Amino acid sequence: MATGQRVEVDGLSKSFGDVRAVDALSFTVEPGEITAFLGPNGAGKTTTLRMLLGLIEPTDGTATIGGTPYAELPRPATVVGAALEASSFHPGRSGRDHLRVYCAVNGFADSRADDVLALVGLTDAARRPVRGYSLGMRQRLGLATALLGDPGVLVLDEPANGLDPAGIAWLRGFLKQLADEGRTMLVSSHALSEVQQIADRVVIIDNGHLVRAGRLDELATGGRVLVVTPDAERFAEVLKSSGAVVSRDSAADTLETSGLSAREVGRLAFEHRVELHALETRQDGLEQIFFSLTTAVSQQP
Ligand SMILES: Nc1ncnc2c1ncn2[C@@H]1O[C@H](COP(=O)(O)OP(=O)(O)OP(=O)(O)O)[C@@H](O)[C@H]1O
Repeated sequence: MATGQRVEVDGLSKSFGDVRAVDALSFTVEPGEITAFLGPNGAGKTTTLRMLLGLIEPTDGTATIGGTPYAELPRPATVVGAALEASSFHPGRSGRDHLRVYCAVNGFADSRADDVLALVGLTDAARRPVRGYSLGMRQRLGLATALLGDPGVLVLDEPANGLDPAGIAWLRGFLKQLADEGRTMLVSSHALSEVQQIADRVVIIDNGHLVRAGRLDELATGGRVLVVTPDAERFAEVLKSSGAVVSRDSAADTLETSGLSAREVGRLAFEHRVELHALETRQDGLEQIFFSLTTAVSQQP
Protein backbone atom coordinates (compact mmCIF):
# COMPACT_ATOMS: atom_id res chain seq x y z
CA MET A 1 0.00 0.00 0.00
CA ALA A 2 1.14 3.53 -0.73
CA THR A 3 1.49 5.53 2.47
CA GLY A 4 -1.43 7.72 3.42
CA GLN A 5 -0.72 11.32 2.60
CA ARG A 6 -2.17 14.50 3.93
CA VAL A 7 -4.90 16.13 1.87
CA GLU A 8 -4.95 19.90 2.03
CA VAL A 9 -7.68 22.15 0.72
CA ASP A 10 -6.75 25.81 0.85
CA GLY A 11 -8.98 28.72 -0.08
CA LEU A 12 -10.74 26.52 -2.61
CA SER A 13 -13.56 28.18 -4.56
CA LYS A 14 -15.71 27.32 -7.53
CA SER A 15 -18.31 29.40 -9.32
CA PHE A 16 -20.72 28.10 -11.93
CA GLY A 17 -21.97 31.32 -13.47
CA ASP A 18 -23.69 33.10 -10.60
CA VAL A 19 -23.66 30.06 -8.36
CA ARG A 20 -20.82 30.09 -5.84
CA ALA A 21 -20.78 26.31 -5.28
CA VAL A 22 -17.63 26.34 -3.11
CA ASP A 23 -16.44 29.48 -1.36
CA ALA A 24 -12.93 29.90 0.10
CA LEU A 25 -12.94 26.45 1.66
CA SER A 26 -9.95 25.32 3.72
CA PHE A 27 -9.47 22.08 5.65
CA THR A 28 -7.04 19.17 5.99
CA VAL A 29 -7.47 15.41 6.05
CA GLU A 30 -4.94 13.36 8.00
CA PRO A 31 -3.61 9.85 7.35
CA GLY A 32 -4.89 7.01 9.51
CA GLU A 33 -8.21 8.74 10.12
CA ILE A 34 -11.68 8.86 8.66
CA THR A 35 -12.76 12.40 7.97
CA ALA A 36 -16.46 12.78 7.27
CA PHE A 37 -17.20 15.52 4.76
CA LEU A 38 -20.68 16.62 5.65
CA GLY A 39 -23.25 19.05 4.35
CA PRO A 40 -26.84 19.13 3.18
CA ASN A 41 -27.75 18.52 -0.47
CA GLY A 42 -26.21 21.17 -2.68
CA ALA A 43 -23.68 22.28 -0.05
CA GLY A 44 -20.78 21.84 -2.46
CA LYS A 45 -19.33 18.48 -1.40
CA THR A 46 -19.20 16.85 -4.82
CA THR A 47 -17.81 20.01 -6.42
CA THR A 48 -15.03 20.08 -3.79
CA LEU A 49 -14.17 16.42 -4.34
CA ARG A 50 -14.16 16.90 -8.11
CA MET A 51 -11.67 19.76 -7.73
CA LEU A 52 -9.51 17.65 -5.40
CA LEU A 53 -9.46 14.92 -8.05
CA GLY A 54 -8.57 17.27 -10.88
CA LEU A 55 -11.88 16.74 -12.67
CA ILE A 56 -12.79 20.42 -12.65
CA GLU A 57 -10.65 23.52 -12.33
CA PRO A 58 -11.01 25.63 -9.20
CA THR A 59 -11.97 29.26 -9.70
CA ASP A 60 -9.56 29.99 -6.85
CA GLY A 61 -7.44 28.22 -4.28
CA THR A 62 -5.71 24.84 -4.23
CA ALA A 63 -6.33 21.23 -3.31
CA THR A 64 -3.28 19.00 -2.86
CA ILE A 65 -2.43 15.43 -1.92
CA GLY A 66 0.88 15.15 -0.10
CA GLY A 67 1.56 18.70 -1.28
CA THR A 68 0.92 17.95 -4.97
CA PRO A 69 -2.21 18.78 -7.00
CA TYR A 70 -3.87 15.64 -8.38
CA ALA A 71 -3.11 16.60 -12.00
CA GLU A 72 0.62 16.63 -11.23
CA LEU A 73 0.78 13.23 -9.50
CA PRO A 74 2.97 10.87 -11.55
CA ARG A 75 0.85 7.74 -10.99
CA PRO A 76 -2.34 9.08 -9.44
CA ALA A 77 -4.20 5.74 -9.22
CA THR A 78 -1.50 4.43 -6.86
CA VAL A 79 -1.80 7.50 -4.63
CA VAL A 80 -5.52 8.32 -4.56
CA GLY A 81 -8.51 6.09 -5.12
CA ALA A 82 -11.85 7.73 -5.68
CA ALA A 83 -15.44 6.60 -5.93
CA LEU A 84 -17.63 9.50 -6.96
CA GLU A 85 -20.65 7.99 -8.63
CA ALA A 86 -22.11 4.54 -8.66
CA SER A 87 -23.67 4.81 -12.09
CA SER A 88 -20.79 5.28 -14.51
CA PHE A 89 -20.20 1.65 -15.43
CA HIS A 90 -20.69 0.12 -18.85
CA PRO A 91 -23.93 -1.83 -18.28
CA GLY A 92 -23.04 -4.77 -20.51
CA ARG A 93 -19.63 -5.33 -18.98
CA SER A 94 -19.09 -7.61 -16.01
CA GLY A 95 -17.72 -6.18 -12.80
CA ARG A 96 -14.54 -8.14 -13.34
CA ASP A 97 -14.08 -6.87 -16.90
CA HIS A 98 -14.75 -3.32 -15.77
CA LEU A 99 -11.88 -3.65 -13.29
CA ARG A 100 -9.64 -5.32 -15.83
CA VAL A 101 -10.04 -2.36 -18.18
CA TYR A 102 -8.82 -0.14 -15.34
CA CYS A 103 -5.93 -2.53 -14.71
CA ALA A 104 -4.91 -2.32 -18.36
CA VAL A 105 -5.15 1.48 -18.44
CA ASN A 106 -3.11 1.86 -15.27
CA GLY A 107 -0.61 -0.93 -15.82
CA PHE A 108 -1.79 -3.08 -12.88
CA ALA A 109 -1.72 -6.88 -13.00
CA ASP A 110 -5.09 -8.42 -13.98
CA SER A 111 -5.05 -10.36 -10.73
CA ARG A 112 -5.70 -7.08 -8.88
CA ALA A 113 -9.27 -7.19 -10.24
CA ASP A 114 -9.98 -10.44 -8.41
CA ASP A 115 -8.19 -9.22 -5.28
CA VAL A 116 -10.35 -6.12 -4.94
CA LEU A 117 -13.56 -7.97 -5.88
CA ALA A 118 -12.88 -10.30 -2.97
CA LEU A 119 -12.15 -7.36 -0.68
CA VAL A 120 -15.56 -5.80 -1.32
CA GLY A 121 -17.47 -9.10 -1.31
CA LEU A 122 -18.33 -9.20 -5.02
CA THR A 123 -16.54 -12.40 -6.04
CA ASP A 124 -19.77 -14.30 -6.69
CA ALA A 125 -21.15 -11.54 -8.95
CA ALA A 126 -17.83 -10.81 -10.65
CA ARG A 127 -18.72 -12.33 -14.04
CA ARG A 128 -22.27 -10.97 -14.26
CA PRO A 129 -23.05 -7.83 -16.31
CA VAL A 130 -23.17 -4.68 -14.22
CA ARG A 131 -26.67 -3.91 -15.54
CA GLY A 132 -27.99 -6.57 -13.17
CA TYR A 133 -26.18 -5.12 -10.13
CA SER A 134 -28.16 -3.46 -7.37
CA LEU A 135 -27.20 0.08 -6.36
CA GLY A 136 -25.41 -1.39 -3.35
CA MET A 137 -23.41 -3.73 -5.58
CA ARG A 138 -22.47 -0.81 -7.80
CA GLN A 139 -21.26 1.04 -4.73
CA ARG A 140 -19.08 -1.95 -3.88
CA LEU A 141 -17.76 -2.04 -7.44
CA GLY A 142 -16.95 1.67 -7.18
CA LEU A 143 -15.02 0.96 -3.99
CA ALA A 144 -13.22 -1.93 -5.66
CA THR A 145 -12.22 0.38 -8.53
CA ALA A 146 -10.88 2.93 -6.06
CA LEU A 147 -8.79 0.24 -4.37
CA LEU A 148 -7.21 -1.22 -7.53
CA GLY A 149 -3.97 0.73 -7.22
CA ASP A 150 -3.79 0.07 -3.45
CA PRO A 151 -3.71 3.82 -2.81
CA GLY A 152 -2.95 5.46 0.52
CA VAL A 153 -5.69 8.07 0.07
CA LEU A 154 -9.36 7.28 -0.54
CA VAL A 155 -11.97 9.82 -1.54
CA LEU A 156 -15.50 8.45 -1.40
CA ASP A 157 -18.62 10.40 -2.29
CA GLU A 158 -21.69 9.16 -0.39
CA PRO A 159 -20.49 5.51 -0.30
CA ALA A 160 -23.45 4.43 1.85
CA ASN A 161 -26.03 5.43 -0.80
CA GLY A 162 -28.09 2.45 -1.84
CA LEU A 163 -26.71 0.10 0.79
CA ASP A 164 -29.12 -1.80 3.01
CA PRO A 165 -28.49 -1.86 6.80
CA ALA A 166 -26.28 -4.94 6.52
CA GLY A 167 -24.35 -3.27 3.68
CA ILE A 168 -23.89 -0.11 5.76
CA ALA A 169 -22.62 -2.14 8.70
CA TRP A 170 -20.18 -3.89 6.36
CA LEU A 171 -19.07 -0.56 4.87
CA ARG A 172 -18.39 0.94 8.29
CA GLY A 173 -16.15 -1.96 9.28
CA PHE A 174 -14.42 -1.89 5.91
CA LEU A 175 -13.70 1.85 5.98
CA LYS A 176 -12.42 1.61 9.54
CA GLN A 177 -10.07 -1.18 8.54
CA LEU A 178 -8.75 0.89 5.63
CA ALA A 179 -8.09 3.82 7.98
CA ASP A 180 -6.45 1.56 10.55
CA GLU A 181 -4.04 0.47 7.85
CA GLY A 182 -2.88 4.11 7.72
CA ARG A 183 -4.93 5.38 4.81
CA THR A 184 -6.23 8.91 4.56
CA MET A 185 -9.99 8.60 4.26
CA LEU A 186 -12.25 11.41 3.09
CA VAL A 187 -15.87 10.26 3.05
CA SER A 188 -18.71 12.55 2.10
CA SER A 189 -22.23 12.19 3.38
CA HIS A 190 -25.33 14.32 3.70
CA ALA A 191 -26.26 12.56 6.95
CA LEU A 192 -24.15 12.67 10.08
CA SER A 193 -25.90 9.58 11.43
CA GLU A 194 -24.37 7.51 8.63
CA VAL A 195 -20.79 8.32 9.55
CA GLN A 196 -21.12 9.16 13.24
CA GLN A 197 -19.98 5.73 14.37
CA ILE A 198 -16.79 5.69 12.33
CA ALA A 199 -15.60 9.24 11.73
CA ASP A 200 -12.62 10.57 13.66
CA ARG A 201 -13.06 14.08 12.32
CA VAL A 202 -15.75 16.05 10.59
CA VAL A 203 -15.64 18.85 8.08
CA ILE A 204 -19.09 20.41 7.81
CA ILE A 205 -19.96 22.74 4.94
CA ASP A 206 -23.08 24.60 3.97
CA ASN A 207 -23.66 26.83 0.94
CA GLY A 208 -20.06 26.28 -0.10
CA HIS A 209 -18.72 27.56 3.23
CA LEU A 210 -16.94 25.77 6.04
CA VAL A 211 -19.15 25.84 9.13
CA ARG A 212 -17.18 23.51 11.42
CA ALA A 213 -14.10 21.31 11.28
CA GLY A 214 -12.70 19.27 14.12
CA ARG A 215 -12.63 16.02 15.98
CA LEU A 216 -16.03 14.39 16.24
CA ASP A 217 -15.75 14.03 20.02
CA GLU A 218 -15.06 17.76 20.32
CA LEU A 219 -18.18 18.55 18.34
CA ALA A 220 -20.32 16.79 20.90
CA THR A 221 -19.89 19.44 23.57
CA GLY A 222 -22.40 21.84 25.00
CA GLY A 223 -25.73 20.74 26.24
CA ARG A 224 -29.08 21.71 27.59
CA VAL A 225 -30.62 21.50 31.01
CA LEU A 226 -34.20 20.42 31.38
CA VAL A 227 -36.09 21.75 34.38
CA VAL A 228 -39.53 20.71 35.60
CA THR A 229 -41.07 23.13 38.07
CA PRO A 230 -44.61 24.29 38.99
CA ASP A 231 -43.12 27.80 39.05
CA ALA A 232 -41.98 27.75 35.42
CA GLU A 233 -42.93 31.27 34.42
CA ARG A 234 -41.08 32.97 37.27
CA PHE A 235 -38.07 30.66 37.02
CA ALA A 236 -37.81 31.25 33.26
CA GLU A 237 -37.34 34.97 34.02
CA VAL A 238 -34.69 34.18 36.64
CA LEU A 239 -32.78 31.99 34.19
CA LYS A 240 -33.01 34.55 31.40
CA SER A 241 -31.68 37.31 33.61
CA SER A 242 -28.69 35.05 34.33
CA GLY A 243 -27.91 34.75 30.64
CA ALA A 244 -29.58 31.44 29.78
CA VAL A 245 -31.56 30.85 26.62
CA VAL A 246 -34.88 29.42 27.79
CA SER A 247 -37.76 27.78 26.02
CA ARG A 248 -40.94 26.54 27.64
CA ASP A 249 -42.84 23.52 26.43
CA SER A 250 -46.55 23.26 25.93
CA ALA A 251 -46.98 21.32 29.19
CA ALA A 252 -46.00 24.67 30.75
CA ASP A 253 -44.08 23.22 33.67
CA THR A 254 -41.01 22.21 31.69
CA LEU A 255 -38.20 24.59 30.76
CA GLU A 256 -35.35 23.82 28.43
CA THR A 257 -32.29 25.97 28.95
CA SER A 258 -28.91 26.33 27.36
CA GLY A 259 -25.99 28.47 28.39
CA LEU A 260 -25.96 27.39 32.05
CA SER A 261 -24.81 24.15 33.68
CA ALA A 262 -27.18 22.00 35.77
CA ARG A 263 -25.22 23.09 38.85
CA GLU A 264 -25.84 26.78 38.04
CA VAL A 265 -29.53 26.15 37.33
CA GLY A 266 -29.87 24.27 40.63
CA ARG A 267 -28.16 27.04 42.56
CA LEU A 268 -30.46 29.67 41.03
CA ALA A 269 -33.50 27.57 41.96
CA PHE A 270 -32.26 27.35 45.52
CA GLU A 271 -31.47 31.08 45.75
CA HIS A 272 -34.90 32.04 44.39
CA ARG A 273 -36.82 29.42 46.39
CA VAL A 274 -38.12 27.71 43.28
CA GLU A 275 -39.55 24.22 43.79
CA LEU A 276 -37.91 21.75 41.37
CA HIS A 277 -39.44 18.46 40.30
CA ALA A 278 -36.71 17.53 37.86
CA LEU A 279 -33.31 18.80 36.76
CA GLU A 280 -31.71 16.93 33.93
CA THR A 281 -28.73 17.47 31.65
CA ARG A 282 -29.29 16.68 27.99
CA GLN A 283 -26.22 16.31 25.80
CA ASP A 284 -26.99 17.60 22.33
CA GLY A 285 -27.09 14.75 19.86
CA LEU A 286 -24.61 15.08 17.04
CA GLU A 287 -27.42 15.00 14.54
CA GLN A 288 -28.98 17.95 16.32
CA ILE A 289 -25.67 19.84 16.23
CA PHE A 290 -25.44 19.17 12.50
CA PHE A 291 -28.89 20.62 11.97
CA SER A 292 -28.13 23.61 14.14
CA LEU A 293 -24.99 24.36 12.09
CA THR A 294 -26.44 23.93 8.63
CA THR A 295 -29.57 24.73 6.71
CA ALA A 296 -30.35 21.02 6.44
CA VAL A 297 -33.93 20.26 7.29
CA SER A 298 -34.48 17.58 9.90
CA GLN A 299 -36.54 14.62 8.73
CA GLN A 300 -37.53 14.01 12.33
CA PRO A 301 -40.89 15.28 13.59
N1 LIG B 1 -21.78 21.79 -13.39
C1 LIG B 1 -22.53 22.63 -12.67
N2 LIG B 1 -23.11 23.70 -13.23
C2 LIG B 1 -23.84 24.57 -12.50
N3 LIG B 1 -24.07 24.44 -11.16
C3 LIG B 1 -23.52 23.39 -10.55
C4 LIG B 1 -22.73 22.41 -11.25
N4 LIG B 1 -22.31 21.48 -10.35
C5 LIG B 1 -22.82 21.85 -9.17
N5 LIG B 1 -23.55 22.98 -9.27
C6 LIG B 1 -24.23 23.69 -8.17
O1 LIG B 1 -23.30 23.88 -7.15
C7 LIG B 1 -23.89 23.69 -5.87
C8 LIG B 1 -23.16 22.61 -5.10
O2 LIG B 1 -23.43 21.34 -5.70
P1 LIG B 1 -22.73 19.99 -5.24
O3 LIG B 1 -23.21 18.92 -6.14
O4 LIG B 1 -21.26 20.19 -5.13
O5 LIG B 1 -23.34 19.81 -3.78
P2 LIG B 1 -23.33 18.52 -2.86
O6 LIG B 1 -23.00 18.99 -1.49
O7 LIG B 1 -22.46 17.47 -3.44
O8 LIG B 1 -24.84 18.06 -2.90
P3 LIG B 1 -25.49 16.58 -2.89
O9 LIG B 1 -25.40 16.08 -1.49
O10 LIG B 1 -26.89 16.88 -3.33
O11 LIG B 1 -24.71 15.78 -3.89
C9 LIG B 1 -25.35 23.41 -6.13
O12 LIG B 1 -26.06 24.61 -6.03
C10 LIG B 1 -25.35 22.89 -7.56
O13 LIG B 1 -26.58 23.14 -8.17
